[in-house]
Amino acid sequence: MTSAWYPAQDAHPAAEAAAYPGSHHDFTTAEPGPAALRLESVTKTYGTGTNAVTALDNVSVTIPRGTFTAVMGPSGSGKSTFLHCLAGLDRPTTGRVYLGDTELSGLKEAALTTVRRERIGYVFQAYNLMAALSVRQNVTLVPRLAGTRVDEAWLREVLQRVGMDRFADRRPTQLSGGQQQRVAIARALVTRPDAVLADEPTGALDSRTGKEVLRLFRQIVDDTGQTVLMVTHDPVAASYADSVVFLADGRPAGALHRPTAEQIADRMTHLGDR
Ligand SMILES: Nc1ncnc2c1ncn2[C@@H]1O[C@H](COP(=O)(O)OP(=O)(O)OP(=O)(O)O)[C@@H](O)[C@H]1O
Repeated sequence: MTSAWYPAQDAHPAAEAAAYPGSHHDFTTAEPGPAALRLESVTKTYGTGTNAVTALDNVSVTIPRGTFTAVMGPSGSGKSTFLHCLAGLDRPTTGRVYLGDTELSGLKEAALTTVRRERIGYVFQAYNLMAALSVRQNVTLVPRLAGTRVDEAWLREVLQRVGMDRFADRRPTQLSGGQQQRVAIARALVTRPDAVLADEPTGALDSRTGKEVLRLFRQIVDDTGQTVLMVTHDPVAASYADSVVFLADGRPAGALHRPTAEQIADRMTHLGDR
């Protein structure tokens, strides 16, 4: 792909890899490596005629494997649409979406469902756990529905990784919000997905518990090479990521590499200025 790299406009010493969109709104979030996720010239339009809204406008973005990326932007800038297109939950109007080498935008519905179930992990603001099921049953639900056996040793390892192994037999209602989100993360990891996509995963948590969840994402990326992409409104949450991609009016509006929360907040404040 044609990526445009420019020095940071703002004098952010730690943000040396800031990149700005080229003529086709292209940029990558880090030095080129194998791509985990890729949008290629993606436009997403909702509605038709005078009611049409362009949520994504010719966006090309590459998310390298083994990285933690945050997506930020003002309300309505296209963050959820961006995540939903990458997640195969929404189809682009034009352009292509890749998970590794698989073009999601070219798959029929049944094949896309299989990819979503087996190769992508989802974490949402509302944990979406089944109240009637134990932690263990929640974490293994998706593979069980697909008729796949979950290896006991792997299940134990995943629960240990998120710090929930002692709670395997509890119900979600017997857990705190942070613990429930850890279970949701275990559920996302248990299929060994190519990428974990998280939409406001700390939005319902207090700041201390939210930080625990963010540290967990950081550890998962650092220790296992998992790829995590997270939409957030919170500059502190985004500062746990390797790179922060900014969106404004459905277009990429730069990226910061390893920024501080202050640098992210500052960029958010000035997003409309460029
Ligand atoms: N299903 C839909 N039908 C019509 N318009 C939509 C739909 N989904 C999103 N939009 C519009 O597309 C634009 C981008 O929405 P999107 O939800 O992706 O933004 P966002 O950055 O995630 O916003 P927020 O931070 O408020 O959640 C908005 O103008 C929104 O109103």
